[in-house]
Amino acid sequence: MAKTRVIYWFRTDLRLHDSPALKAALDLNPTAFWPIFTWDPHYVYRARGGLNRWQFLLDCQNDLSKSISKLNPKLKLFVLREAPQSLFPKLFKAWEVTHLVFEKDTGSYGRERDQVVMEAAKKAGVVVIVKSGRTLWDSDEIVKKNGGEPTMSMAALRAAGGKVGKIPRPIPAPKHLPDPGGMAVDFEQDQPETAPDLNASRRTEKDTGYRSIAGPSGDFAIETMEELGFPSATTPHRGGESIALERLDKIIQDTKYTATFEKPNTSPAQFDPPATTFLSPFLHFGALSVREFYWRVQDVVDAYGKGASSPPTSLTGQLLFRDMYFAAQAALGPVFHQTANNPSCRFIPWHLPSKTDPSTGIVTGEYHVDSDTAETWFQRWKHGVTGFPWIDALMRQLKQDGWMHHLGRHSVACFLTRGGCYIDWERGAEVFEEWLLDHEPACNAGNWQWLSCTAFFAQFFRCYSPVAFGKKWDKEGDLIRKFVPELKDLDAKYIYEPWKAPLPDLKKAGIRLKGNGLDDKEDGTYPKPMFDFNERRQICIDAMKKAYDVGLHGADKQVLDGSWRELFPDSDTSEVRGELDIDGEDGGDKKGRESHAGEKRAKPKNTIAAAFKKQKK
Ligand SMILES: Cc1cc2nc3c(=O)[nH]c(=O)nc-3n(C[C@H](O)[C@H](O)[C@H](O)COP(=O)(O)OP(=O)(O)OC[C@H]3O[C@@H](n4cnc5c(N)ncnc54)[C@H](O)[C@@H]3O)c2cc1C
Repeated sequence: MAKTRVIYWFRTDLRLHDSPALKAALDLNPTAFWPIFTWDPHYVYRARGGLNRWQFLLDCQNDLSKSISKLNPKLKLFVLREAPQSLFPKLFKAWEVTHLVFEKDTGSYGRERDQVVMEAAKKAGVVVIVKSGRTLWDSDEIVKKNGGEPTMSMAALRAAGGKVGKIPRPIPAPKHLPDPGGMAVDFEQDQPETAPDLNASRRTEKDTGYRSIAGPSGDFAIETMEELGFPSATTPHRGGESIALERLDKIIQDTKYTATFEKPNTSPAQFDPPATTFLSPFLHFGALSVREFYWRVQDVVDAYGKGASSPPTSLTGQLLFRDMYFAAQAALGPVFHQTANNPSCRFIPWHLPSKTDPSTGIVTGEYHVDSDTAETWFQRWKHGVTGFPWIDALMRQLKQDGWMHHLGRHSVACFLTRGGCYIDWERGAEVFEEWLLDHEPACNAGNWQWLSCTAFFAQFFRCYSPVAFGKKWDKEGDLIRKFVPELKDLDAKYIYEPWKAPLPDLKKAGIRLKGNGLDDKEDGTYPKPMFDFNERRQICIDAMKKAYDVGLHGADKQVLDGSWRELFPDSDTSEVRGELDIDGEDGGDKKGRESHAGEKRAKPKNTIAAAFKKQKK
């Protein structure tokens, strides 16, 4: 009988239940079977990841490893510390591999990486089996049925989904796993390029993750936070398939909650337990199958009958949104995560725009500071010291716990972009990328575009008030008291607007309103609001209207060559990106600056600079 020596490559599917790819691997009846995870330097150094998400990933790996060992004590999740692109060609040979099996990844880096690995497999005569499993439908199939176009609405997704076919029912976890073959790694390890290390600021110790392929004890162990040079995480939330399935069971047992769930009626201020399912981080790491989630809910809905909610607000509706963003990403590729070169994303001349690499047209991860005021506002937003307690509580919850309710995300995203600061949505998306436990590139970029009204949604005149919206859900300000402890003793009457509190009330609460919260923070102080919100909202709405009238998108010639500025001639009196300190890489704005060169600039009337001057007085 021919030997079938199979590597099962775990990536974004850290589970045993409902894994079409794992089933395909086991259907080969392997004579040797290795469940492995490659510790990929791309994620370690080139993707922003906060401590909380690293911990969550390690939790998921440890839990999966235990479950694998329960099925076969000779196995665990074997972690190999090298880039998959250089590791696999060596591994194919050393372990005499015949098959490589993995779940399809339609993310931008994932596709590129898998292409390289598949070519190496072809050269080595290794058969590769790839199965879709991360989404309800195969995102590439959705794109095909949508005429090759990105799915920019729920209707488009559902129409395409209908043509692809019924969402598959989940398949059970395997009951046993075959033995592994030999695991010699007596080949040279390719050391990763560690610079630039986007996670350097988080390391308090030396990163020793790549000292040897099989880890410090040579037993292919899962990494630890210490090994990665990271201090402990701050989130109370832990990862793993076992926790995910328990959580789902509990939700499903509450048939009324499951069947009548309506997202707009869940409170963004509720944190213990959250008002929504809190299953997104598990879906992100594949510790929970999205089809398992979908069908368990759908079965409850079908049995519930009258009174059950339906998409888009229902629980299954939320999962459809996830598929919509995945399919949009699958169609557009890397430009889905940016404005530049993205034909579906409106161009708005926000402050703090991304830098782009002229040779690829892809953002570099750095940005231009066209306005010092905007930069200060951005930092104050990021660190939860805007002086608006609702915004600050949400941003601190994100940093500390790694999660925020969907409507909280709405509030802070609207505030940063079209409803307050007029700052590029890509800045906000990067902060979310760093701090969210559930950071999912497709969902993050898609939702930021939705909230900034650059794609998917266009009602830019509807803004979230940083005062009234929070109050509506949480009169007593419990979320603020928990995450902005400086204000915990303030009367509920003033908790959303401490600047309106009389001095005796502030004194009684032990708080002084002072400073900007960033570089001049003193104990017992909290900043005044960084701007007059009503004034800023109007400025932003006017500027959005202008940008909508101009009607450019990210792939338009004027956006790419910089002539867009000519379409915003009154840029001295209305909100528009300032001229950029160009270093040659962004032809567009360089031209913009040149076209203004030598002009005498009018005094700003209601621009960001004017608002800042007013605030300083
Ligand atoms: C600015 C912004 C950024 C976001 N970034 C992310 C992200 O990086 N990763 C992410 O998973 N979600 C993101 N979301 C969507 C949404 O906020 C989260 O999925 C949701 O809050 C997760 O909590 P939950 O699991 O309790 O959701 P539930 O309400 O219980 O929903 C169940 C599941 O449906 C999916 N879902 C729900 N809402 C959305 C949505 N709007 N878009 C896509 N999927 C959705 C999630 O997988 C979620 O776990 C973002 C939303 C906004 C406004």
